[in-house]
Amino acid sequence: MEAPPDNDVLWARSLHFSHPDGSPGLTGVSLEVRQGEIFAVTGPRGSGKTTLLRCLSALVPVRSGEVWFNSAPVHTLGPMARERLRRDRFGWIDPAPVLVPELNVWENAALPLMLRGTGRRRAKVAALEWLERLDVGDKARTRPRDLQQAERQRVCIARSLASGPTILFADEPTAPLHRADRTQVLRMLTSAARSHGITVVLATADPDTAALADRTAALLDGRRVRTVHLPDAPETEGRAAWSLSV
Ligand SMILES: Nc1ncnc2c1ncn2[C@@H]1O[C@H](COP(=O)(O)OP(=O)(O)OP(=O)(O)O)[C@@H](O)[C@H]1O
Repeated sequence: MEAPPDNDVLWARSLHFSHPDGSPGLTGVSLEVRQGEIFAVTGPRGSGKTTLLRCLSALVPVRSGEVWFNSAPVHTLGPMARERLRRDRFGWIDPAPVLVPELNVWENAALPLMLRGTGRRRAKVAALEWLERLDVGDKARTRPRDLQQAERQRVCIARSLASGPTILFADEPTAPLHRADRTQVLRMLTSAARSHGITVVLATADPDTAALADRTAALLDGRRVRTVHLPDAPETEGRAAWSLSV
């Protein structure tokens, strides 16, 4: 087992993954993500983007293949070590906002830092800074149930950045936002990541989102393909609207 090159923060070789019902999720996917870049995983619905992000971020173990984070062989780690890695080094944004209903907005945004042992006061300062940048600073004392869906997602994005992850995995992060908000929030996310040296691995079926990335990897049916041509209009989404070259 040989460690990947130094400038790759994430390195995956021949990943195979099967879903619990036995259906194939990934078939022989390899990729390299460089330190500090915005890397987009693209492909139509059901192509395996979420599954790939889950494997790369150590949320689920791969059936075979290798995933390296810097010089750590993630594919050899047990459940506890994978959980620690995710808590300490990785951030995650889901397509739908998930917040703790009993906590207010700033407490939600500060939670990953506090779970890592950061004091409440410092965690609050970091959370408030990112909430301001995401234009939800005025909601800091509000409970999630009193926010609009788009505001909840902004809180989730602030939470993911406040903890200063080495890699931020973002699965369709602007899906719940209004179309007009998407570009602004995405630009904010990518420029914040760049200015803080955070590597972003982004799953998206949206060509405008993919265009913000430094590099992309295209998936189809759980395999890497050379290119997929993303549909221009949302109503054309789906397998029929895609063309590919393998
Ligand atoms: N837990 C599961 N059990 C069985 N099949 C699953 C499971 N999760 C996902 N799949 C299937 O695996 C394939 C890939 O799903 P995945 O969510 O990774 O794709 P995706 O590209 O992220 O799609 P989307 O854009 O719709 O989220 C799909 O056909 C999906 O139905």
